[in-house]
Amino acid sequence: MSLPGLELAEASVESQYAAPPPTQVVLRPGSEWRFEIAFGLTIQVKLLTGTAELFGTELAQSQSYTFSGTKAAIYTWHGCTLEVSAGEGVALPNGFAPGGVSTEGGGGGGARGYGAGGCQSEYVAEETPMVEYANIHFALETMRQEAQDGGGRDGPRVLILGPESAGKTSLAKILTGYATKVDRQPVVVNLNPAEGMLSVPGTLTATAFRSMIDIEEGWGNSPMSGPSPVPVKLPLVYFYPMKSPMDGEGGVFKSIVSRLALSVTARMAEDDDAREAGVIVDTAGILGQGTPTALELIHHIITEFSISTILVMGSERLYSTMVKNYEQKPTSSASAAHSDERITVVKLSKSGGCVDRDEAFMKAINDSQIRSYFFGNAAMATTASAAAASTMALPSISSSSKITLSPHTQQLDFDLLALYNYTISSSSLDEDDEDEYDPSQFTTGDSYLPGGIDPSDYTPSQTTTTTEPSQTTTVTTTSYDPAATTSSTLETPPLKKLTPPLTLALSNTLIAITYAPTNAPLKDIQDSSIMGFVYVSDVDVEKKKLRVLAPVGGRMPAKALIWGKKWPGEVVGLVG
Ligand SMILES: Nc1ncnc2c1ncn2[C@@H]1O[C@H](COP(=O)(O)OP(=O)(O)OP(=O)(O)O)[C@@H](O)[C@H]1O
Repeated sequence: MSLPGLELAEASVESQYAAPPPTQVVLRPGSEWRFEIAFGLTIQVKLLTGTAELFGTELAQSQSYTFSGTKAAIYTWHGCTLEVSAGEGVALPNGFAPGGVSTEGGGGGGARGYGAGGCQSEYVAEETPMVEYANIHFALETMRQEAQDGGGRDGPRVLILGPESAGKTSLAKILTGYATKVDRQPVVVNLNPAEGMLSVPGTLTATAFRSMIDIEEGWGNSPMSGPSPVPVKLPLVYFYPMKSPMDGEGGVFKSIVSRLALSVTARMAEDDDAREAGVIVDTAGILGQGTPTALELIHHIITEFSISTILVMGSERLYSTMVKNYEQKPTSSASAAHSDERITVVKLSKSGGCVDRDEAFMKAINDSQIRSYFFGNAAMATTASAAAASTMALPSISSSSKITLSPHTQQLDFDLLALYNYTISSSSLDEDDEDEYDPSQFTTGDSYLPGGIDPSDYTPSQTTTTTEPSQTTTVTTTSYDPAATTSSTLETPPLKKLTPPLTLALSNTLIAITYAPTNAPLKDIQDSSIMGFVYVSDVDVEKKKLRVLAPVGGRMPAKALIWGKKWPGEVVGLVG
């Protein structure tokens, strides 16, 4: 309410702005409509005629798709007409302005743009690398067919490399979308801790894709986000609370990659559909820099996942290095000895549509991934309050058929927690942590075996059992060539148990609940997969209590916990 004449109340951005009428976008065969819509704003896109797809997943005709905080493209092979209209604005949590905070570059400008539906930017592009990408899909499909026909071969294990914003994740989505469309069930591995896949940032995951990708939600929903119209995916999640895989010389990253690869290999050994469809591995852009550490990490991934196809996008230099190091070299898989399987390196064009996403936009993406983990994907429609969060309720479907979760808060006694923190220095690290890192403390082991298995315990057909209840699998590791890798894993992980006094720095950060018991060895804690996450909403130093938010009710399991102090770091405005 404003006093007459004083004009104290400012008109909201939305009321200053009249939504543009729906626009029709006509696409010729082989072209795409590229659009950018800021956080806090939505557009609705409907396919009126023809066929169209978003990063390899087909749009259904006449269904309205809502996008917010998205930079993407809708491609058509045969031509189509789209209807684009402005959707409702959505309230953002504390500390956020529409547009993902930023007012330039990737952020989006903070108010509706003047493109169709209020997009910050939108245009039709006739030149796209989609034919190249489709050809890769057909080549992979041939390999899958060969694996299905027998002869000892496995399906393709694909590694996608390239600098930042080269379109690696988009290509992974396209290849996954095309594979699921022909009823394949590839395992998609995300090795980019900067952005989560079906999980929060700071996680490395593997997911068997049996059904289509969610058009609006990027990769879709994992079960922790409640019921969903598109079938949920069940990712195997490991916590890597650092933004760059190269932190601490890549020791922790390599160890977790080995665990993940071991689980994926186990899955392939027992699931024929997954074995035939193969693996698609998405990586962080920083590995595309070609530094010695980056090359060592790439080598580790290639060895552990027995990569058979390396796709390099947007970097001639990296492509040439990969050709030199790997083209026509035998893969490291056990069956290579029998099938004479060799690595192929392929160069792919970067799409002209790839956009750089500035820090602010990435922060908004990351925060929205975390928010939807706790509140469901309609969370942006309401600013959550701690009071609402403390009530117990089942997930409910809102009018927009999105899911609203009601997370629960509980108090934890700090003294009873087995909470660990990584002590590795990184570029984004606070000064006070720098001296915690002592490289001499970490002996570089001489274990070259997958999963860092101790050589003394190793026999050629050894059987190990993974710890996750829902993923309990028997892993049979067969012959493995130690000379095939130069990498090693850390014997003693740089993990330190948090001791009193309780630090206020825990406020507004994430804590991962591992499957490891509270008194497990550090290596087991590091290498354990993750049950879920809690968010620390309040710290009471005096009483030594933490108030945490969890997506589901019930007592906090007595397991070892890992603090996401450095990454994803502080997430303000989630509650309160
Ligand atoms: N053809 C396209 N048209 C419009 N936007 C696109 C297109 N291809 C990719 N993008 C967008 O460009 C951005 C960068 O693409 P993508 O995430 O695939 O790159 P990346 O190489 O995986 O990046 P990073 O190294 O940061 O993980 C994303 O927002 C993506 O949606």
